[in-house]
Formats: sequence, structure tokens, C-alpha cells
Amino acid sequence: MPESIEALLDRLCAVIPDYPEPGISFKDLTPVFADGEGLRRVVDALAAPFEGRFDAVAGMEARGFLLASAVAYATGTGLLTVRKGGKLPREVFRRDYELEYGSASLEIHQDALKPGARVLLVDDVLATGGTMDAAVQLVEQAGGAVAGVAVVLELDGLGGRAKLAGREINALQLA
Ligand SMILES: O=P(O)(O)OC[C@H]1O[C@H](OP(=O)(O)OP(=O)(O)O)[C@H](O)[C@@H]1O
Ligand SMILES: Nc1ncnc2[nH]cnc12
Repeated sequence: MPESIEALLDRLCAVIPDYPEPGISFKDLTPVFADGEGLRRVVDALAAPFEGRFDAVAGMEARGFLLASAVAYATGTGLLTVRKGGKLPREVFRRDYELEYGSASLEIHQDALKPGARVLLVDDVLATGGTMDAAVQLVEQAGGAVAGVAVVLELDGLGGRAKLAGREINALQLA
């Protein structure tokens, strides 16, 4: 029987205690990305429930970029870059937010989207949901319609799903 995606993630995801600060259990997916079959299966599984329902994929800097660009390529859709603050050269919309270990800001070009474009948002980890919620708001502010949210790992007990109430979420594994 083929290995389930949950078993694959259990096997390849590294867990680092007390990183980047005491009390955080850091989930490192770089070994999944480094595995040819792992990367392909994760990318396909992220997009599968939304097939035919999105025109573009938004990835959040930095780890989200890795997955979003692969999903966009695999599905023949466009790629939107949602960048950390101060990196984009033209007029931006901006959101400041909190995450498990600090605060940050995200920006999107004001003209990044065609009006009504259906956007799938992709990231590696959903923890507090601060990052994903900020990105959802930016996509909508730029005139897009959020088709859904796809993440590899949803961290249990940190409130990310509640923060995204009403959004369709595809999480490949609850950790
Ligand atoms: O649900 P949240 O609490 O917002 O946490 C999830 C976010 O945290 C990580 O990014 P990080 O900001 O560490 O940046 P990186 O991708 O540059 O490592 C991860 O890639 C998600 O984007
Ligand atoms: N515990 C965690 N592991 C990996 N990425 C994260 N992003 C936010 N919290 C995280």
C-alpha cells in the first residue's frame, strides 16, 4: 500500500524544541521539500480540493513562496507574491500582524490582481493564523476573491482555524 501523506509528513518533518525561542516547538519542513516524492505529493495534495476553482496562487514570504510557486506551475495558474514589509517597489497594501514568535508585516502590490481573480493562498504552516489572515485581507483589498487556504501543517491549539472562520481550509496534517 502506498504511504499516506500523513505518514510521509511524520517521517520527513523535523521537530525542533525551543526554536527560535524557548517554548516553541518548531516544525521544519525542509526535509519534505528536499525529497522529490515528498515535494510532488505535498504540492498535488495542497491544490487537489480546489481544482478548477482558482486562477492564481498567493504565497507568503518566505516559506510560502516555495510551495505556492510549485502549486502555480503544477496547475497552470499565476503566482502572486505577498512579501514581508518594505520589499515591493510599487504602491502596496500593508497589514501588520502577530505570529507565534513575534510580529511582522506583509504587503501586496495594489495592482497585483485582476478584479475578481480567484486566489488560493498557500503556506507551509498555519499556527496562530496571523500570517494567513493578513494575506487573506490583502488579497481581498487588492480586489481578489479568496478561493481557499492550503497549508501543509496546521498546529493544534494556536487558534489559526478560528481566525480564518468561514474560509475553506485544506490542511494536510494536524500537528
Ligand atoms: O500562523 P502564524 O502564527 O502566522 O505562523 C505561520 C507563519 O510562520 C512562518 O513564517 P515566518 O513568519 O516564520 O517567516 P519565514 O517564512 O520567512 O520563515 C510560516 O511559514 C507561516 O508563514
Ligand atoms: N511552530 C512553528 N513551526 C514552524 N513554523 C512556524 N510558524 C509559526 N509557528 C511555527
